Amino acid sequence: MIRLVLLDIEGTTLPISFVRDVMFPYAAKALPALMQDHTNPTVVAARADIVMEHPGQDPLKVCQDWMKADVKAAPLKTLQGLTWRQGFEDGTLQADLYPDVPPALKAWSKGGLRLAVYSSGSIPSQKLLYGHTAQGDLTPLFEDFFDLSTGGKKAAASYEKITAAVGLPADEILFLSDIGAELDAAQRAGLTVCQLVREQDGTVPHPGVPQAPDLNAVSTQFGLPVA
Ligand SMILES: CSCCC(=O)C(=O)COP(=O)(O)O
Ligand SMILES: [Mg+2]
Repeated sequence: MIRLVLLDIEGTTLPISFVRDVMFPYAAKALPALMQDHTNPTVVAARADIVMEHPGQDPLKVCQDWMKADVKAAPLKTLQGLTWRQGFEDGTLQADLYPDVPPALKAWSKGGLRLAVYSSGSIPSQKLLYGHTAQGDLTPLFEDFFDLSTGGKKAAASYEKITAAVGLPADEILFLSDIGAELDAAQRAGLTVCQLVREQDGTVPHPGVPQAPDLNAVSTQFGLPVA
């Protein structure tokens, strides 16, 4: 029986186009000024991590290249999160979730399911995003938020850590993602998984895992409370 749903964000609850065409350009514009900040300890630590990984290279250029290739690098995700704060708080950014998402999350939570997020986006940016949606603040629906500080999403060990943190048998956790390698890793750790194959995102169906086009279909397939 599924007791907790663990959700990816990009490509699962939020269209990839919103991340690539709205959030990334916003961050790209704000990043040059942010990276000049030598007083913010979070910026200083992220810049030091980038320099250690890419010695002799301009950290801003490294971040720009990472963004173009959508590399899920922890220091980049931290820095992007800092830039998005302003945008979400002043209303320039508002999370345009897939329409099936808010009603399904509310129905699942109301029906007693526990909900948590696992995304490459930093925990502060996850909270900003779910805190600023067209349907209002959805953060109270989630009991936990996990990011790359738990480990990479393609490593089974990360899902083992999350399983330990939530204190449930692994197969009672349903992990939802669009990315095959993430689902494979979660499955290796014993979690129940389902791939969101979003037509709008052109998701490539991954062999060997259950699939659903949206969260309503997930409810039907796994017997979860219906919106
Ligand atoms: C608050 S998440 C912003 C989107 C993002 O930067 C990202 O990397 C999402 O990756 P995911 O693991 O959710 O596919
Ligand atoms: Mg994703």
